This record gives sequence, C-alpha cells and structure tokens, in this order.
Amino acid sequence: MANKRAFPLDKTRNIGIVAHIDAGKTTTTERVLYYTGRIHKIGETHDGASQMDFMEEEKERGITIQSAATTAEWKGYRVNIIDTPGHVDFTAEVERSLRVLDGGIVVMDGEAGVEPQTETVWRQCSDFSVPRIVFINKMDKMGADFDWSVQTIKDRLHANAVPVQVPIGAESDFEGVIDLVTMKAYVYDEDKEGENWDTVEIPADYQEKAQAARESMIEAVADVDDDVMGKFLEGEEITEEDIKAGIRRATLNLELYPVYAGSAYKNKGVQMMMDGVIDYLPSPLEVRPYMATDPENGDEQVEVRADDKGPFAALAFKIMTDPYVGRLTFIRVYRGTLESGSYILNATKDKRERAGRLVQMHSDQRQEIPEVFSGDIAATIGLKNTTTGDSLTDVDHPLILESMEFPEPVIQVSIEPKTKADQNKMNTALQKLSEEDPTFQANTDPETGQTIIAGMGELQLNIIIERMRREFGVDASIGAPQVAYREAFGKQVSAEGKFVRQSGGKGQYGDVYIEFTPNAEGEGFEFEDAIVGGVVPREYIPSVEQGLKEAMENGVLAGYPLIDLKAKLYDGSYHDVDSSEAAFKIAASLALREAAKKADPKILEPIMKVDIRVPEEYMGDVMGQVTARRGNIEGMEARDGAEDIHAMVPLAEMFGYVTDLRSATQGRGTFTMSFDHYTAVPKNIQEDIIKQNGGEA
Ligand SMILES: Nc1nc2c(ncn2[C@@H]2O[C@H](COP(=O)(O)OP(=O)(O)OP(=O)(O)O)[C@@H](O)[C@H]2O)c(=O)[nH]1
Repeated sequence: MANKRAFPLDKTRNIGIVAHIDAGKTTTTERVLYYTGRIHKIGETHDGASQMDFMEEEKERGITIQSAATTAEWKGYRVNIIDTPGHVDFTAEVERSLRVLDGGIVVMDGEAGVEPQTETVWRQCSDFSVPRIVFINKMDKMGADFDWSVQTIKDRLHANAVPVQVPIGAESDFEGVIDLVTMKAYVYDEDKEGENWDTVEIPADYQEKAQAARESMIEAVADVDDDVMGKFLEGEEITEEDIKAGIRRATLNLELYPVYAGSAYKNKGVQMMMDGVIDYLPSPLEVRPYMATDPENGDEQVEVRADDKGPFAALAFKIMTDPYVGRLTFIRVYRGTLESGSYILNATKDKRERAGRLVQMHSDQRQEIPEVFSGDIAATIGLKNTTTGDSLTDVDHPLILESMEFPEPVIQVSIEPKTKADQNKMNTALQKLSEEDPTFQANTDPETGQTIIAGMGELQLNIIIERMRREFGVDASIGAPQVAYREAFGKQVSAEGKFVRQSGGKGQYGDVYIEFTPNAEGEGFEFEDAIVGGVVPREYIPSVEQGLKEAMENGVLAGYPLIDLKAKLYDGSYHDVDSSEAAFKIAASLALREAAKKADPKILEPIMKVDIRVPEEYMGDVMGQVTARRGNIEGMEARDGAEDIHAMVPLAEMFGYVTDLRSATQGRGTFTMSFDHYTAVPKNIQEDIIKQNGGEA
C-alpha cells in the first residue's frame, strides 16, 4: 500500500539560495531553519558552529564548500532548500543545484549591492529559467543602502527589480520592514532571536515614502501583467489579492523580481522573505516541463511533468560520501514515486540499481523515509553505479533526462603519495572524490606514473588534498599549481592514416582518410561516418572513432588534450584477412598525427574574468599590474572612493597575484576571478610551453 504524501505538490517549493561570497547565504539559511523549527539553537558561521556548513573544512574556513539539501516547513508548505557555495571555484556546484531547483533566493549584501559573483549566479539562474526573489541582507551594516542596492540590480543586471518592502531605518537603526502589499509595518523586538515582532501602523515619517513605493510597485506589476493593467486602466480598485496574484504571475514568467530587506544576523525580516518564497516562487507544477529523450522510441523528445501517477523519473544531481552510511546520491524526483528497497533503472548507464534506503536531509542529520514523491528532493543510499547527472527511472520506462554539462578544468597539480602504501589508498580516495565533484579530474600518466589532479581553482584542489588526508588518511606532497592547457586545430585539413604490418602469419591492415574541422569553443568532439560503398567495413568504424578519441587525449603539440574538433571519415580501404579493430584504431591515430602537421595547431589557455576593487589612489599601479600580466581592461566603475576594475587575464599570469595586489595597495585591494573562456596563447609562449614539455617548437 502506497504511503500518502505529506504535502500536496502545490504546497511544495524547491529553492536555492545563491549569492556572492559572504553575502550571508549560510546565515540566512540558518535563520530559516531556526524559524521553521528544525534546529533549536542559532549557530554563527564565524564561530564555526553553523548547522549547514558541516564538513570540517567548511567549519575551519567559515565558508560553504558543498551544497547541503535540507527540508523545512513553513505555514503548511514544504520548502526544500539548497545552500550553495559562493566561491567561484565551485560555480559548477551552484549550476548543478540550479538544475534541480524551481526557484531562487538571491541574497545580497546591502552595503555592497550587486557584486561580481552575484552577476554570475544571476546569469546562471536566467540560463535555467529559475524565477527568483531578492533578499537585500545586512541592512544593519554600516553603509547599508536599500534603494541604492536595488538600483545596482537594475543597472548591472538589467533586471526589473521591484521592492515589495521598504526598510525602516538602516545600519544600527534598522528596525524592521514595511510590507507594501498590506501597508503594515513589522517592527522587531531587539531582545529576542527574531521570533517576535509587532505589526503596527506605518510610522508617520515613512507614510509618504511607503505610499510612493507602493504606487511604483503597482505600476511595475501593471507594466508586465495584463490583469492588473486592465484594472489599472479601468480605474478599478486593485486589491491585495490582485497585487499578489500579479506579482506571482510576473515572477514566474521571469518578468519581475520582488525585493525584500532584512538582516539575517540581527534576526530581522527573514520570516517575511520566507512568505515571499510561498507567495511568489513556483511549485513543481508551475515550472516549465522537463525535457527528456525516450531511448525506446527512437530517442523521441518527451516532456516530463510533476505527477505522482506517471512512471518514476529522477535526476541524480549530487554524490556525497558519508563516513557513516557510505555513498549518498541526491535525487530530484520529476515524476512518479519510489519506495525504499525497490529496483530502479539507471537509464543513462543502462544498469539496474537498488535504492536501498531513502533519506531526507537536514544538514548532516538524516531522517529515513519510506517513499519519495514527484517534486521531492531526497537522498538514496545503496546506488552503486550512479554518478552525477544520471537519469534514474522506472525499470520498464527508461528516459534520459536533460543532463548537465561540466566545464573543463583550468588548473592542475601533480601529487605524490608520501609512502608506497599510500599509493593504493590515494587512488581510491581520488576516485571517490571525483565521483562527488564532476569538475575535479584525476589522471595518472601511464609513462611516468605521475598523478595529476585538475579542477577549477586552487582552493578546490587544496580542499581535495585536505579531505584526502582527513577522510582517507592519505598523505601526499603536491607540486606547484599549473595551468591546464588544451590544444586545438587552427584550420580544416584532410589526412590519410595507413597502418600496415606484415610479420610472418596474420598481418595488420587499416587505412582511413579523415577530414578534420575545428569546432567552435565548447562544442567538443564530433565524429561523422561518411563512408559509402563499404570501403571501410561497418564493424571497424567505432574503432576509428575510439582511436581518434584516445589519440586526442594526449594532444599533438605538448601533451595537453586536443579539444573541439569535428572528424569526418570519408574514405579508406581494408584487407580481407589482415584488417582488425586494433589496426583501424592505430590508422585513425596516424591520420590525426598526419593532419596535425598541416592543421596549424594551437595551445589554448584559460582566460579568467578578474574583478578587482581598489581605493582610487592605487588605480594606476593596479592597472599597470594587470597589463603586465597580459591582461585586458574591459571596464571600470567608480564607487564611494573605490574603483572596480574589470579585466580578462590569462590564468597563467594570475599565480601569486594576491600577494602582488596586497603589496601594491597596502592590503586594501581585493579581487575575485572566475573562468571565462579558452583562447590561443601567443606564438612565443606556445613555443616555451612545447619546450617545457619536452617537445620541439
Ligand atoms: N552585519 C551583518 N553581517 C552579516 C549578516 N548576515 C551575515 N553576516 C556576516 O557575514 C559573514 C558571511 O556570512 P555567511 O552567512 O557565512 O555568508 P555566505 O554567503 O554563506 O558565505 P559563503 O558560504 O562563504 O559563500 C559572516 O561573518 C556573517 O556573520 C547580516 O545580516 N548583517
């Protein structure tokens, strides 16, 4: 007998909290958990006592490394919350969470407004069509300015940000908020942990401001909502319900972003923002249908909608290794239900799996549940072959849900175990850690035996090494961080690859003609079989593709992977007796080598988007530093005596930049960087790189 779901679908919200680093995501989430009754004591992230940041490294560094999914209840609704990391090294982690969420809370620091990483997460939310509300946090902080912060959303994000509140006071006088829909003021009681507030009339000195703000809010809604516009034009009364319904429709359509004010740290305004989640963010029934391909029906595209009755379909979006229970696979259920102990299909890998136990997470504590329903986020224990991005479905109804893409790593270091005994342990550890984090790769060079780990940034790799030591007991020494270069062809070329061996008995014969065309950045490898008349027999064609893929791994110039290439196999020949899969594989790699000689191959380097904030007087020096690092200044903005410099700089030139920036600005400059794109390195540098890797330039 099936269990009954605890919350109807329309009373479910799956939301993510996103922000620039230090804007207060974790503090906000903590408050939400406290007010929704799941934790009984407020822990501060800077004391290392937060409930959400539970990994040891997170406690020590006071930052959020891995998103934790947690479940809360608010006013009869189930709210599943994902706390996402703000540091740019973990951008892919944020993206992976956005994939499975229906709505977002964008937390901003009320003194800083929109920051570089706010722009990144905002763009990611837009890419995934995630409706969002904005929480302008830190209203108690010196320099906090609500109106200015809202303006930065309009100016920098070009988004229709519409305040639905007016804060009462700011900085140390921040007392509460005025709700522009109900025109009530909520004033907090200082002594309590924000659990009590008084609902009062709007203070006299705020009457005018609130009235004006309410009118702008209604106009903004009318601008994008026909119902409210109709009433507005007819001169009909616009009720609270009309306004709320209008804001809801516009928010779900990504045409409007309601803005709230508060201070998570001072326990003010969090409850009203939670009401906003219920009022304005979508239930799983209101999001655009999820697209999937049906492998049993010629890969037909189908829409998957939230419904408990359909066959089970879920996406595995995160793997975590837990010291007590082992491997936890986090899933978002799109359709159907799943009982613990049942068999499911990993449709991506075409393997059956048993979902032994089902758990709902609250920070690092878990509650066993007998069944999960459509729209839920939960974790399963016992899946063996599932990795991030895999589709899990009903055994008889395979479906491949739209998966996620992960960026190529930009930075790498060599690591060496301290002792021989550590070698095996290290391999296991690296394998587990790369299962958890798809942007982290570990490879051992078959020739030198050297192990290289690669990822999105130094912080990410340092954390991996710390975790290896702490969780797996492996001590390793590491080399200096290096750029993860890539290689690419510069122009279209064709080449023959012929492999013939005659040695006594059965010989080897493979012969292929391939046309290579550089692909656009990020398009990856594509293979086209254009053979006519069976000049290369069917059975050898997969070997040609495989041979190319393997050869591309090792590059053609300096041993870095060759990427973004189209290969068209258009001619060839075979031998009745001597041809084999192995021979065609080698022939393909010979064709690639031959083509490389004429293809004007290039070494590509990662270019980082660097945002620097410095006091005005240091601007000249700092810009000089950027230019000396082969950087391009893309723009500048002055703000409160400080200057924001936006630049594109090769990662290779950014090592040690922290120290240089500090000494040039007496410790007052700060910067953030994130990967932007790959581009060809200048010729002279390309020659150096090739020489360093033992090649001939
Ligand atoms: N004044 C003030 N400080 C706050 C507020 N909210 C958070 N902080 C402080 O800001 C710092 C960062 O807060 P976190 O909640 O850890 O920020 P985060 O966005 O989760 O940071 P990461 O997880 O590292 O990305 C901490 O020292 C908090 O105590 C607030 O409302 N007012």
